[in-house]
Order: sequence, then structure tokens, then C-alpha cells
Amino acid sequence: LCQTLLHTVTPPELRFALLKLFQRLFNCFSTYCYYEITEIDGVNTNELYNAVQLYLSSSASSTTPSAAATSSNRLSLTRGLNSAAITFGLANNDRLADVFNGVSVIWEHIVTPRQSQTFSWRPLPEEKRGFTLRINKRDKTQILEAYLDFITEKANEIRRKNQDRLLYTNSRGGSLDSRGHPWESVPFKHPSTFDTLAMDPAKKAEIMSDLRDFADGQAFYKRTGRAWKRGYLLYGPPGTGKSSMIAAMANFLGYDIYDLELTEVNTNSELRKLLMKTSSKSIIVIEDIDCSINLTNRKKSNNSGGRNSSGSFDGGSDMRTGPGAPGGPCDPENSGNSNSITLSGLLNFTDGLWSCCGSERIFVFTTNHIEKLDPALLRSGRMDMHVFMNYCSFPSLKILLKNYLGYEDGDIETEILTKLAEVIDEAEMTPADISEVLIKNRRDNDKALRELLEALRTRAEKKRLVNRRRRLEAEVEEIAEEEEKRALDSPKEVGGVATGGGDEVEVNYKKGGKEGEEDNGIN
Ligand SMILES: Nc1ncnc2c1ncn2[C@@H]1O[C@H](COP(=O)(O)OP(=O)(O)OP(=O)(O)O)[C@@H](O)[C@H]1O
Ligand SMILES: [Mg+2]
Repeated sequence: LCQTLLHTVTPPELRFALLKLFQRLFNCFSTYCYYEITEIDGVNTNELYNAVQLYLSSSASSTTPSAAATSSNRLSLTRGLNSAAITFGLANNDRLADVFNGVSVIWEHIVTPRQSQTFSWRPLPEEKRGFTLRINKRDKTQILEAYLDFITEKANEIRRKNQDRLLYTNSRGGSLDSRGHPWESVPFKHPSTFDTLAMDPAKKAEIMSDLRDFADGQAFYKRTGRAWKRGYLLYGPPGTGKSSMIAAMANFLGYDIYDLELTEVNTNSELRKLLMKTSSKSIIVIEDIDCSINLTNRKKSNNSGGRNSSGSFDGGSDMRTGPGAPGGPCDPENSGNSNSITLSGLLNFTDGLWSCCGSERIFVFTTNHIEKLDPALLRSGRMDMHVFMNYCSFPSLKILLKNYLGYEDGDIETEILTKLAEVIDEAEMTPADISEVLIKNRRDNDKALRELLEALRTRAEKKRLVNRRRRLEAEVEEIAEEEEKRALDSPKEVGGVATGGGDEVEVNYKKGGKEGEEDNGIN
């Protein structure tokens, strides 16, 4: 009203001065401070505007009583391209109250038409949008900074939740895309979650709380001077859920996955470049690490034997502390070999200084043969958690029965449950094998249970036979060794060359026979 009045009775200069004076007077007597957060700050997009919009949209759509009390009953709804969630927004010129650390504030969304005569290098939206934050003057110093930080963090979290996660791969073999990225991505839509994962519930809960602590642990990692990363080694027979666990982890934390194909990486410096191009809040996966590459062969230039013992690794750690000129001519890994990536290069990737270029990252290695890994990789502190994914146990079986056949606790007759419990450990069936049986019979629950019990019994019987044969073979071998030892201890008896040679042939023959039989037995 004042503005209109001024507009009609005064020349522009005087009008401007009066308006300023009036505003100052108003500010002096007002108990509030007002902050404007415009959508476009000069020519740049104001990140804070987007953050506030996301934050308020989550408050506005929340139904919990503790959330911001909205005075608005008109919300705008949007869903972005490829976005999984609907975003609620404040409609134009609407207000919303919020409470932060016990202090009440008011947000107002203001939209005004933009004057068309303003010149700009880039096209501006026709409307000028902004949020006005009203805080009581006495609360200003107490909360403003912390409140804006809180909003930014919350917005990032919402953004991550709403976006589809991505699965990256380096399958292009080192070549870059048009934007210079070595990683290729596809939307990650794996449905595996910790609910669907069949494993010991206590172990599952431990992993989940470990992941939660990791994700919430920024202050801890800062305080202790540690890089904000964590390593998991998942090991166990094929089909026990190692890959499913990685997908469950990503879904649980809302992280992207980088599936690193080591065989596509030629040098350690290429590996480093790949690491530098990964984003925070991601899981970097190397599957089947024992097969990917001969990781025990760390320094080919001065190592003629190929396989290097773990003992010499500590001597080789010079590559981590003083890599010289990585990628340069002195770099032994760049000796022209098509795949000269080394264990120390990999450890540098996960553990050394380079691993900290970015934060909040989880490294996951999987293997079927933990015994084949170099102890340097298993040393404590390298991989923070070693998770053994075992054959299906009874608690895991119950999870599969619930997921595949819809059985809750108490739905299955105790008699059948006892029978299943009796054979499940001995049968050593993987969750993958069991899910096969359940999927095949999922239209008939009774049949599924019957077939499962049958399959478990057959498997258990087979295992029993194999174990019995192994025991017998071990006994035979033991006897043969004893005989051989006795023959060596009493030289008089070994006097005849023919006798000694005969013994040896016999032992070798038995050993050879055993190996052949074992192959048949396992298959
Ligand atoms: N623990 C489990 N819980 C639920 N489903 C499982 C589990 N383990 C295996 N499965 C089922 O079996 C299939 C294969 O499992 P997955 O690929 O996770 O095994 P893996 O341990 O990674 O095997 P590999 O060592 O061969 O890579 C999955 O699609 C999943 O449906
Ligand atoms: Mg796998």
C-alpha cells in the first residue's frame, strides 16, 4: 500500500529514498530478520535454493507430527525423468513453518514475473523465484549457519534417495567416453535387499549395523584421522550370495556400485585414474579377486620367480610409500606388458594415499578361494570385515521359505521342520541350489517342501559317501606313509634296491589313484 501511495505522489528519486528510509525504520522496529534465497544468483544457479526446495518438500510431504507444521494446504507435485520418487513442493507464494533446534522459522516461496528488459547472456526463466526465510532476530546467530548446513545435508540425502542408483563398469578397457570418463553406467535395479538375503540373522544384523555406523561415521573418521572408507572381503562357495550381498549393501545405503573388472586394467596408473573418477558414497567391487589377476606377482622387474611370497611384500611396500614417477618410464608396471597391474598397485588403490581422493567409499572383494589370496591382502586393517558366506543353514532356510513360499514362523508343521533341520547342515546346499528347487515348485507349497526335503536328503547321502571314501583314502595313505617311514628307518630291510623302488611305486600309485577318484567323487 505504501509503495502504491509513493508511486502515485512522488518523483522516482524521492520515492526510492523514502522507500529505503521506510525499510530501515521497519527493520529497526521489527523483531525478525529476513533472508532471501533466490533461484538464480547473478547468472549462476543458486544451489541453496534447490536444497531449500528439496528440504521443504520433504517436510511438507511428511506426515509425522514432529515434522514441520505446514500452514499450506496446496502443494505442487513433481516427478523428474528417471526419478523414482515424487517431490512435493511449496506452491507459489505459500508459507511453511519449520522448527530447528527448538527455534521456529517461517519460509515463504515468492514468485514474481521477471522484467523482460534485463539483459543476460543466457536465457533466464520468465519468473523470478526465491525463498524468504524469517528468523527471530534473537535466534539468528544461534541457528542460521547450522540450519543452512542441516538443510544442505538433508537435501543431498533426499536427492540420493530419489535418484536411481547407478552401476558403473570399466569394461571399455581403458578408453574414455566423450566426457572423458573411464566408467560406463547403467541404472542399478537389483532387487536384492537384506530382507531377501538368506544368511545367519545375527551375522546379518552385525553387517547392517556396521554399514550404518560407517555411513553415520563422518565425525568418527575425522576424529581418529582415518580415511572414511571400509573394506569387506566376502568369501565362500559359489551361489552363497556374495554378489547378492553387494546389491543388498548398495540398496541399503543408497550407494552407487563401481564394478571394477581388473582384467581390463593394464597398469597401476590406469587403476589410480579409475579410482579418482569414482564418486563418494559408492561401493567399489572387485569380484573373484583370486581369478582376476596374479596378484602375488608384484614386481616383475626384479622377480624372476613370478609367485612372490607374502614375506617379501613388506619389502615391496616401497611402491606404496615412494612410487617414484607412477606411469613414467621408471615405473616397473609400465614395462610394456599388456597387463602389469600388481598387488601393491591394488593395495595402493584401496589403502594408500590415493584411496582418500574422495570419501565415504566401501571396497568389496569377493572370492571363492580365500586360501589363494596373498596374506598381504588379508592382513588386519586391509579388509575391515571378512564375511564367510556359507552353505545354507537352518535359519537361512527359513528366510528362503518365507521369501519364496510365503511361509511365516509357525506356518510349517513341526515334523517337516525337524526333518529339514536334521539334514540341512549335512547336505551343504547353497542358497542358490535351494532357491532353484523352491522356484520350480512355487505354485504348490507342499510339493516344494517335499522336493526340497528329498533334494537335501539325496545331497546329504552323497556327502556322507564322499566323506567316507575320503576317510578311507586318508587311512590308506597314512598306512602307506608309515610303511615308507619304517622302510627308511631300517636300512637293512631296504638293502635290496628292488624292494625300495617297489614301495615307492606303490605309494605313488595309491596317491595317483586317490586324486583320480576324488575328482569323480566331487563331481
Ligand atoms: N544368501 C542368499 N540369499 C538369497 N538368495 C541367494 C543367496 N545366495 C544365493 N542366492 C540366489 O542365488 C543366485 C546366485 O547368487 P549370487 O550370485 O549372489 O552368488 P555368489 O556367491 O555371488 O556366487 P559366485 O561365487 O558364483 O559369484 C542369486 O540370484 C540369488 O537369487
Ligand atoms: Mg558372485
